[in-house]
Amino acid sequence: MEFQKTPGWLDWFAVPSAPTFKLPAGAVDAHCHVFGPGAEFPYAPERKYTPCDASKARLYALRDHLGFARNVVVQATCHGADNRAMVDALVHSNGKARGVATVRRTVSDAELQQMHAAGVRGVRFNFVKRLVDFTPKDELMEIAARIAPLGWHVVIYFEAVDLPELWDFFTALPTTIVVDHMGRPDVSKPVDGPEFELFVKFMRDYPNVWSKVSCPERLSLTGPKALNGEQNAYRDVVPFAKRIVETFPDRVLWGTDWPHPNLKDHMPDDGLLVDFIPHIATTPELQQKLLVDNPMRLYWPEEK
Ligand SMILES: O=C(O)c1cc(C(=O)O)oc(=O)c1
Repeated sequence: MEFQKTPGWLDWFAVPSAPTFKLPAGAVDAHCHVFGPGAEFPYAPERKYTPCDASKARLYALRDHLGFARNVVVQATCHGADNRAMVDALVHSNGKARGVATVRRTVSDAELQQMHAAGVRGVRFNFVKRLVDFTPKDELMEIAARIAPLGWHVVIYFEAVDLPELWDFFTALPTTIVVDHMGRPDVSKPVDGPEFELFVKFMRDYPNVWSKVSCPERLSLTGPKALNGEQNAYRDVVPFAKRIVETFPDRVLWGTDWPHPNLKDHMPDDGLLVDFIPHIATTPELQQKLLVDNPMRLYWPEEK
C-alpha cells in the first residue's frame, strides 16, 4: 500500500552527531517508536497523521550510534491498536527491546500472552485529542485490570491542562503508571506555579507514578534548537525536568522519542538531544538511575 505523508511532515534527522555526553553502560532509550514501513505494516485507518517510514533497522542503528544498549518501543498512534510493527521490532532485537502496546477491550488473553512473550510490558492510554479519538474510561479501566496480573504498567499521555479532569481516573488505576513527557507542561508558566505543582503532587502523593523526562524539543518555546552543535538546547525545559529528576530520582525515565512524530518547527539532531541529559540529571548517580537502573527495574526486572 502507498501512503502519502501528512503535508509538512518532518522526517527524522538523517546524520545525527556522536554525543559529547557519554551514556553510562547499559543505558536504555525508554521512549521511541517505529513507523511501518507502511508497505509491510500499514498505518491504521483511524490515524490522525501519516508519517514517514521509520524502520526497526534505522532505530537500532541509531541506538548503536548514540551508545544506548536497549530500547523501549512505544506503540505510535498512527498504528492504532495494530501492534504488529512494534512487536516485529521487539522480536528482531535480540532481547534488547521491550514494548508498550495499544489494545482495545476486544483483545484476547491469548493475544496478551503472545505480546508478553514478545517483550511487551505495558499498554498506552492516550488523551491527547489531536492524536486519538476518545476511548471510554470504563473500557480503559477494564484493560488496566486485565493487564495488571501480567505485571504490566499503564503509560499515559496527556496535556497539563487536562490533568485536573483526568485525576480521579489516573489515581484509580491499579498498576504502575508512567507519564509521557512530564504530562506536557506549558514551560512558559512558572516551574513552581499551580499547574506544574499539580503534576509534582500527582507524583508525590502516588508512589506508583513515574515520569519520562523526555521531549524537550516538543516542550521548548524559546530553544535554542538542538542543531548545528548547539550544547545549550531547550534551556526553558531544564528547570521542569531537573526538578522531577531530583525530586523523584527512582521514578524517572528518558527516551529520544525518535522519530519525533508531528514536530512542526524543526527536527532535532539526536546526538545533541543526548547532550541535553546532563543538564537535567547533573550527577553520575542521577544519570545511572535515569538511564539504567530505573528502566531496567521496570522493563527487565528479571535481570536486576
Ligand atoms: O506529541 C506527539 O505528537 C506524539 C505522538 C505520538 C504518537 O503518535 O504515538 O507519540 C508521542 O510520544 C508523541
